[in-house]
Amino acid sequence: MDRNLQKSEVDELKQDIQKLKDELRRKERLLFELQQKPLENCPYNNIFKRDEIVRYSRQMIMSEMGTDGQEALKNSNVLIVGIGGLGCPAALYLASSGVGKLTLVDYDTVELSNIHRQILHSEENIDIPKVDSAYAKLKRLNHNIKIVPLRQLINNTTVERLMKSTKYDVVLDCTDNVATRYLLNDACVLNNIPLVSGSALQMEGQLTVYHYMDGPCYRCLFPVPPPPETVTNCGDGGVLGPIPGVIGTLQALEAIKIIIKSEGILTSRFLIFDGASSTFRNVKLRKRNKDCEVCGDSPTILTLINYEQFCRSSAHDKVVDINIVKPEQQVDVEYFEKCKGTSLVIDVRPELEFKMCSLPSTINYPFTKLTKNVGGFTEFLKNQAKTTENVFFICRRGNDSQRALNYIQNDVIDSNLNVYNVKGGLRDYALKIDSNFPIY
Ligand SMILES: Nc1ncnc2c1ncn2[C@@H]1O[C@H](COP(=O)(O)OP(=O)(O)OP(=O)(O)O)[C@@H](O)[C@H]1O
Repeated sequence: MDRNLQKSEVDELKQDIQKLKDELRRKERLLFELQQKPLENCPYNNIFKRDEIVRYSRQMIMSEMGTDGQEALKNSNVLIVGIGGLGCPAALYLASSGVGKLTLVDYDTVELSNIHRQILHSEENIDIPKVDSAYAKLKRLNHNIKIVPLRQLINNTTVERLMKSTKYDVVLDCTDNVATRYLLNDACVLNNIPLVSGSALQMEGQLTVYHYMDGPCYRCLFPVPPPPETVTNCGDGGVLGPIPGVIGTLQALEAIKIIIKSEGILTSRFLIFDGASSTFRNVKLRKRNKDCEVCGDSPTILTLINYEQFCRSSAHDKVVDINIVKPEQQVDVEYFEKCKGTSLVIDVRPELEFKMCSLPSTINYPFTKLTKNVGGFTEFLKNQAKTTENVFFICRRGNDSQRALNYIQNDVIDSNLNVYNVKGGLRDYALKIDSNFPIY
């Protein structure tokens, strides 16, 4: 190659490669399906094939399941949104129990930091779409069922398309963000489908079934979204792998119970699992709220709304920090790299994260500690900065460091200190300056 490629040419080539990879995976799936031996009819049963009777025998001989329950599973349609920590175990148990058609939706690809809990994905799947990795594993587990992997973001358009094309018996919300929770809730209420909702963070997990019989929906319990700054996901707060394992497994259990019309469905109740003390608690929930905007007696939400905006414009949203960081105080990682040797660098991540990996010659002053004693921090800063005028604040993605600057801005205004926020934080540093720094 005797010339430098333009960025647009590189992008085009990348897109072509992606298309070829997608096509290859589609063909591999097709080949796999064609290579499977069709099930042989059983002369002793006209609903199930011989292999199905053997495969499901341990659950079919239970009075709770029986042949009627197994047949209901065989004819059922289940949608799982999110093939991460919760979706993986849920999909495993639903596929192995003989759900007839399992639709898997996720837009993301597998990352190394996923696989400690997202048990359908393994090392060789890194960078491939989660739905493809899940499809391959589940098909090997049970090739008799239909699995539809959809690599897409669930939004108003995609969810409507999905629900128009198929009548789902149950939907599993295995995602990790509030906007998608409201979207799936409203879509399920509008299409009259029960929703099994799970969540897991750190050592705790929660589970309930929304919109089942006369039970509440998510909106009945949470008419207003929580303030965005109070919502933590696994990426920020961490999670122990078995916690989503337990909750995802219980989501599969509730879905099976709904399909086979069992007693004891987890509606109007919240199950809280505390992994630290190994205890389960049941919290009674109120019934459906008759004034609920979507499932109440006179609903005002009759079609899907703008969920991102709804979650941003919640009542609490108005208390977010006012940004007083000046544009010239926002610097990129390249500038930071040039100056860091002669400057003071304050890493505001929690102590544990700093201990996990940190840039040499940086000082750790966690953001939470700073907000509790701003005065004490500015004293510390002025003492530390006796030999330099430039102070860089850095964190994982550049958010807490910017908020730290906001906190101390007025206190350092009279000093001769120049304070900067490193945009994109250590993540950008790893991507643009030194790939040896772990992205987590
Ligand atoms: N609107 C959506 N449409 C499709 N998939 C979604 C949507 N929202 C979230 N998800 C998926 O839900 C899954 C949630 O998984 P999980 O909570 O284990 O976290 P993660 O996003 O994979 O990882 P981490 O938080 O560690 O980066 C993710 O795979 C994510 O891509």
